[in-house]
Amino acid sequence: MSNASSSVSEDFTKCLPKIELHAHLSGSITRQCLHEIWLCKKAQDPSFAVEDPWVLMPPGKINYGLDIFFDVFSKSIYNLVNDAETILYTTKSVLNDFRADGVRYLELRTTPREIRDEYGHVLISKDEYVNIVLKGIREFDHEQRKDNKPMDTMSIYLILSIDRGHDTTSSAEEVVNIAIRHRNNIAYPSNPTIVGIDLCGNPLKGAVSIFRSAFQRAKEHHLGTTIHFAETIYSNENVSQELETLLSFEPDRLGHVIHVPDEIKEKIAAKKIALELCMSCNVHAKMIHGGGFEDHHFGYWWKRTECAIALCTDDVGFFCSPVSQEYLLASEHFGLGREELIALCERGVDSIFGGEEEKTRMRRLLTDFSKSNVQ
Ligand SMILES: CNc1ncnc2c1ncn2[C@@H]1O[C@H](COP(=O)(O)O)[C@@H](O)[C@H]1O
Repeated sequence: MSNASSSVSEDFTKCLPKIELHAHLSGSITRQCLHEIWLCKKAQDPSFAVEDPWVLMPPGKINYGLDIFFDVFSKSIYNLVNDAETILYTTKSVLNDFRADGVRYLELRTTPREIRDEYGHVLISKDEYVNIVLKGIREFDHEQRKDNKPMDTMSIYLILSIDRGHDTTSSAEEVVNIAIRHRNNIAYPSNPTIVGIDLCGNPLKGAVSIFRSAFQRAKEHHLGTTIHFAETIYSNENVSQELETLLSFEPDRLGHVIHVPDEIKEKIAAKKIALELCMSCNVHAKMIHGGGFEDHHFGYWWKRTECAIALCTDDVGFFCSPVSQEYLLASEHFGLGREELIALCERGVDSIFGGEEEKTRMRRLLTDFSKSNVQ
């Protein structure tokens, strides 16, 4: 451990006012929270047939390969988080966890999900799903502001995800339309809560070119755009071709950026596209070459490019590493000291979708923090 990184403690990274830009709502729910929901549903209805989420997500397990990872959502989480009350409850629980970890600016993302009963009748439409999540954000925000401690307040925005494994051209356009319709239905009168569109889902599935029109429309309506990029070396299209297609959507940010051919790395670096990097997720899901934290491509992008980098959790419910821990890992494995961690965070602020006021607020929080925490 270098001298610089030895002065970085858990306490320091927890108190550091952090941004989180890449967190999937359903994947951020703790397994404790999911288990409690299961207990509650089982107590209300002993014939409730859904399996305890601890079977697929036992306490302590963090090694989810992508082959099983996506199934856990459909086999477990989505069978539990499938009514308005539970969506509301889990949204607030996730927000509470991020705030308690010292996140002061959050862009949470979720895929608008239609929920049907066993006969196929729609219980909650995609639009209603988004409404419930927004209600959770509003109620949480109202509660946190009662504390009247602006320094401890977490600004919250929402990104809507398009799922490459399930969405079609028209359902992806519908996601963008939902974002446009809802963006003024919000907790912050002067700022839209829905600030962006994401492309996520199983990287082995879907031909990404079908989403061009959705991203074009999102840009026309001044929504930020971010894309899960080069998560795997396997693809049903030629990899470079797929990555070129995704870059041609002109995304503002890219998530993961793991298996990137050199010529595409150069393009990303030249355009200084902002990056959302998820170290624990990539290591525990065995998505990177080598396999240890020191092999993570954070080192490459941080040392060799001027891209803004946000350290993110992706799915803290699976990988159990909060944002503060991601900063600690960057310090431990790449030798970043206090000033460098603050600078990293400051650079990430340039890429947020929440607007100039939010950037100014985060920069002020970081400057104040720096004054009292760096000699
Ligand atoms: C390696 N990490 C990842 N790569 C790609 N897509 C991911 C992901 N982690 C999560 N998702 C996407 O987000 C959904 C869960 O949250 P929401 O139901 O939207 O809140 C998953 O179903 C998956 O499509």
